[in-house]
Amino acid sequence: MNNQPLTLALPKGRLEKDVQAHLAARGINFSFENRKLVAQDSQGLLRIMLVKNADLPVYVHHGIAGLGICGDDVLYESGYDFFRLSHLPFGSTKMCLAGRKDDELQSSQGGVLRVATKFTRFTRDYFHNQDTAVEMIKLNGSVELAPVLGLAPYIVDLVETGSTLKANNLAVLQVLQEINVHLIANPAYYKYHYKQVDQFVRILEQEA
Ligand SMILES: Nc1ncnc2c1ncn2[C@@H]1O[C@H](COP(=O)(O)OP(=O)(O)OP(=O)(O)O)[C@@H](O)[C@H]1O
Ligand SMILES: O=P(O)(O)OC[C@H]1O[C@H](OP(=O)(O)OP(=O)(O)O)[C@H](O)[C@@H]1O
Repeated sequence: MNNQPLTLALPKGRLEKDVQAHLAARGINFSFENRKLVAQDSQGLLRIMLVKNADLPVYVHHGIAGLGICGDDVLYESGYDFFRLSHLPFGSTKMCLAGRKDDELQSSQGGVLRVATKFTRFTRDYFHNQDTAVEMIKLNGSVELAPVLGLAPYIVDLVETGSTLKANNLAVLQVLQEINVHLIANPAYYKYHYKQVDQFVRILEQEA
């Protein structure tokens, strides 16, 4: 590729190492040195920006990065529209309604389900579509504490292995949606760079 490098936003946190390993297995190597947040790969294919997971859609929406790697959970919460170009083979989870292990799912006396969650847009829309009234308490993490400490009987959260629920005597009451990790693109960026982006997608999807 003789063009300018593609711009890719990469989320800090649990996806970072998986993406780095996935790309390295396909010959694309990079590292962030001395706490730098922008890196270039050794072949000059990518300019990579390391951003906070929840901020990633903001960078791609505004075209600061043309591409990003992100889970459906964060994409949905952002409310922005992107092209989902490729589903990556790691980071899959399930968005679940969970509560105390032996609890039946019950609304309060007013018929309202009280739910603590980080994912307020998803939770509001999901229960709205089910015609279920829901009262949400927004938390930013350690959501499993809510039923344990009595803040709310139910939570909506991501479940991967189920070990956090189990350790807190909680259980999945309903699986609401499968959540996958994708390569996303800003639609306008894709329109102008589709040949180069499609070539990158082919590299991403190669067998290692
Ligand atoms: N066990 C898991 N728990 C949460 N997210 C997971 C899990 N496994 C994979 N993911 C995916 O990885 C993405 C990044 O997760 P990570 O924990 O790094 O972000 P975060 O929870 O937003 O981080 P922060 O701790 O900065 O709030 C999630 O948005 C989700 O799509
Ligand atoms: O099913 P598991 O494999 O146990 O994974 C799910 C847990 O991991 C995530 O939390 P995270 O570790 O990101 O911490 P947080 O509560 O601060 O978001 C998620 O919110 C669950 O708590």
